[in-house]
Amino acid sequence: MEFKLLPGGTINGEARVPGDKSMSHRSMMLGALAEGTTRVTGFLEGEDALATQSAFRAMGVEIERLGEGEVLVHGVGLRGLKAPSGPLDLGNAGTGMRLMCGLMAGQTFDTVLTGDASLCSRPMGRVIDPLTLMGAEIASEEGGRPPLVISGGNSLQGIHYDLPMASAQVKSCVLLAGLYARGRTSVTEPAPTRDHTERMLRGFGYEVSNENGVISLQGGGRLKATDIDVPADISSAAFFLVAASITPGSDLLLTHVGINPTRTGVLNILRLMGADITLKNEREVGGEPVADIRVRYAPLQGIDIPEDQVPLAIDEFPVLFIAAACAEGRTVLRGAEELRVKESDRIAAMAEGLDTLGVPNEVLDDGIIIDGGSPIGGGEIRTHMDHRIAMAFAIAALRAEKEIYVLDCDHVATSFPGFDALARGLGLQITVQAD
Ligand SMILES: O=C(O)C1=C[C@@H](OP(=O)(O)O)[C@@H](O)[C@H](O)C1
Ligand SMILES: C=C(OP(=O)(O)O)C(=O)O
Repeated sequence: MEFKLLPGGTINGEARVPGDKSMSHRSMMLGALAEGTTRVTGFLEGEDALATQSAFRAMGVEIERLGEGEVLVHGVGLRGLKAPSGPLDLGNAGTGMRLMCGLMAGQTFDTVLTGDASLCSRPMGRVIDPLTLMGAEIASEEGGRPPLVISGGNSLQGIHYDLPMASAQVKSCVLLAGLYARGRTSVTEPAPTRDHTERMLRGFGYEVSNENGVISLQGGGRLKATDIDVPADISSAAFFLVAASITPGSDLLLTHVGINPTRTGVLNILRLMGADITLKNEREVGGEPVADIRVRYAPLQGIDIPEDQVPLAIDEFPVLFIAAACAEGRTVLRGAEELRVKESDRIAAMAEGLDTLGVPNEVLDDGIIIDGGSPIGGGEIRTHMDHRIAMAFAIAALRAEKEIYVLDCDHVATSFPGFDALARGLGLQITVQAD
């Protein structure tokens, strides 16, 4: 399917975007491995998290859907999974595959992890390396690409691992393997990354320490079932934070959004650009901070994005590039080479689309320079089958002078089912058509 967008519009109203994808994956994983029944509300019924859910069903875990986003997971305990009868297909999800690698390395049976064409082109050496040090045996395709064959029956040994890149997926993979390892498993990261794994493990009664940046846990414990309320995903909210910020006359309230400080780079960066964002009703829900976010139009200025914000906004850069295109002056992003190994090479894919719209930009190895403030045109945008590229260019239409056609939008359903209807309700002139 493709999105057709008419130029212009304003963004007004109130909305709750779907549940956090990172937490939804983790709620299925820890719920399945806990003792007792975990009730999850606000679960993201997007393809990525549903693929993780199916993987656990394939390993004998009973998971009941009670209603929209409401799920009961009947945990089987850390040693209770059964060998699946075939490969586990994790769809489009890097998070699903990398975290499952850590868990599957600790099982007594062999597993094959696979996914779609995008996932099968993404590097898994970053998780194979530390898991191999722990005693796991993992075979991959050339260049550490999936499908991965993980041999069961290896006893894992706790290690200390200094992460070579700021990656919550690698950190989580090592810590989850550590649940099955002898002794302590610890990691340090070059910069803080999202800490949902650590928080959720604690919520399941598992001790995880963080002493001066050394995050560690002791293997051989137990997870105790709990209730999890998944807040709205700030990565999905980001599209509308930018939409309202760039469109004169906009005033929007996004409710129940997760504002974990390891995820709020998008708020910090937009505020540095001059955005008018206020947090209301700040509260803590199940160990995660949550707030309602009000955003009103404000003229934006280009900035040098502070590098310490990069891991805290890593998934929000596609739409932040649209904010930069609408800002006065130059925005410079550096230190963001990780963007090249997401569902697409997001630096190259965004630069291609910005070129189509006539937005001056220069690609760097580890980032991009965008000169904002000139007119934004229209045209056909290729998404490279990347959900965030598709949604980012849909938002650009608010300030475009001509129609924008975003081709290949099916992957939007991986993280944001119902994006087009919600966007239309808030004022985006978007229609969906078959391609
Ligand atoms: O741990 C997670 O849930 C995620 C970590 C990030 O990936 P990296 O660890 O590769 O940075 C992020 O891009 C992804 O969308 C979700
Ligand atoms: C990078 C992303 O997800 P994943 O790595 O789980 O595919 C994303 O959702 O932007």
